[in-house]
Amino acid sequence: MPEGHVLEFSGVTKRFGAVTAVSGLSARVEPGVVTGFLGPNGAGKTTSLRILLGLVGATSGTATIGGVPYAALERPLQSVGAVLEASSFHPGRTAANHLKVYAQAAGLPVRRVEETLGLVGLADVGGRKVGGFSLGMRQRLGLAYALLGDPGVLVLDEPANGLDPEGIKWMRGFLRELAHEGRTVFISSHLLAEVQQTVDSVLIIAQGRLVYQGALEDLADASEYATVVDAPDRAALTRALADAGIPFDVLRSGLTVRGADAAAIGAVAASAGVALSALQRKGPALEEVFLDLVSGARVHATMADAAPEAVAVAAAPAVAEPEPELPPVAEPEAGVPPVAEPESAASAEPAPVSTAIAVIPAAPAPAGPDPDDLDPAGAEEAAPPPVYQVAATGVIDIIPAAGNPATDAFADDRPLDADADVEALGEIDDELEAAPNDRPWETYVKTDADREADAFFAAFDPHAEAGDDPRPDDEGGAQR
Ligand SMILES: Nc1ncnc2c1ncn2[C@@H]1O[C@H](COP(=O)(O)OP(=O)(O)OP(=O)(O)O)[C@@H](O)[C@H]1O
Repeated sequence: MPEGHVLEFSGVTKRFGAVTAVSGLSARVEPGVVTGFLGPNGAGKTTSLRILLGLVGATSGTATIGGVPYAALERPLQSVGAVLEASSFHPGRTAANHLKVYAQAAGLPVRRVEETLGLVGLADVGGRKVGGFSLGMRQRLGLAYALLGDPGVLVLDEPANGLDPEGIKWMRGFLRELAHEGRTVFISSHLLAEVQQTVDSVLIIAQGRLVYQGALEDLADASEYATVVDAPDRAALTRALADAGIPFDVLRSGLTVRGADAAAIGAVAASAGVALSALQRKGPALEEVFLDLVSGARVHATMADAAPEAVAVAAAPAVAEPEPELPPVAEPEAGVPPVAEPESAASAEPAPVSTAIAVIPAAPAPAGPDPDDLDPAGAEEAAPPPVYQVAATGVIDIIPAAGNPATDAFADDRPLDADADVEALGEIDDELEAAPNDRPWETYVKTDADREADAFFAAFDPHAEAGDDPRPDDEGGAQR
């Protein structure tokens, strides 16, 4: 079973020119539980995750996975599965083809493609082009991608976005199961309600600052809660509580008890033989507490040290100044999409990690994937190490490298002749094409994110029209 790792942010600050996206973030994310990373839009969640994943450098502080920065991980895809943007899949490629390319690039066995598609409930549509997928299906595909390397750590940005209630329920159970296996599961959301039943623990940030870290049930102070209890024989109930030394107030609607929870009160009543007519916990809804924390109207007792600053920040929101235009980090290769990560260069702070990341094992020979795990064909190829590029949309893309069969396949979108598995999935695609009543994706209305993704991919794929009609595989042809 893959081992979870502690994720640790230590004093992480990230400034984009005048905007401080993350400010002194220190937090730990433990394995074996699902941890939510909550905050309103613009709070700094994605930036923190990007720093954790080595996609952008921190202005100061460190973020580590199992004690090391992402860039130092020997097998990144087998250690950490991450999805930052579910919509950024090439619309003209099949789900299986996407996964196949990533699997080959990471030296993972091809069987993982079908396995992960099955795990996320996409087994039947693996041969379909992603352009026809609903947002929920894309979320599932993102999860399949994250799971390819069977990693011990999962980092998912807004995984519930676009899922219908059934999908959210499925995702909830799935993520909890992964955590119970001992993995570290870290998911962001701007809605507490969306993840409330999924997460065990939360980090809440507002305007780049941590405003709470801990268990969900400790979000509100215990003192804010009261239990209203009543019984047909109220005199017997008051005697039982008094005998147990539990103080209470008598109201018209019953007795209000503070300082003892409902279970303890119920136990006292039961042992005194008092039948209850009401037993109810009353207090602020978690959503209310969450909103108070992120607006600065409330400071959690555990964050008392940071209180004055946190409140000041909440009261005076930062004004985002336009980021200065920067020269490109590297000359983009022909056909490779430009990387849009407007970083501030005008500082003496450590330079951010380049947006093009070569994921190279630290020690070449022993650091490769397990021989047992390897696709033998892939293992024999003396292919150059995969080079990833971070797209404007947040997805990690593979930069085509001459002679690298994996990246060449991605560039061409040709059927992967060498791979019988993917051809088999291609046949499924044909069957689906022939089933005119089974095409719900044709009614899918693209979101702005979809259109951005389409435009992004179109920049290096002249055949990938932003149109809604997915082309059959064999029309993909050579792209360049
Ligand atoms: N590359 C960038 N250049 C300039 N400013 C940026 C950049 N990335 C993020 N920011 C700014 O940093 C702040 C935090 O953004 P971030 O995307 O991390 O927030 P978030 O909590 O993920 O929000 P959302 O839920 O809307 O994605 C915002 O003010 C944002 O405009």
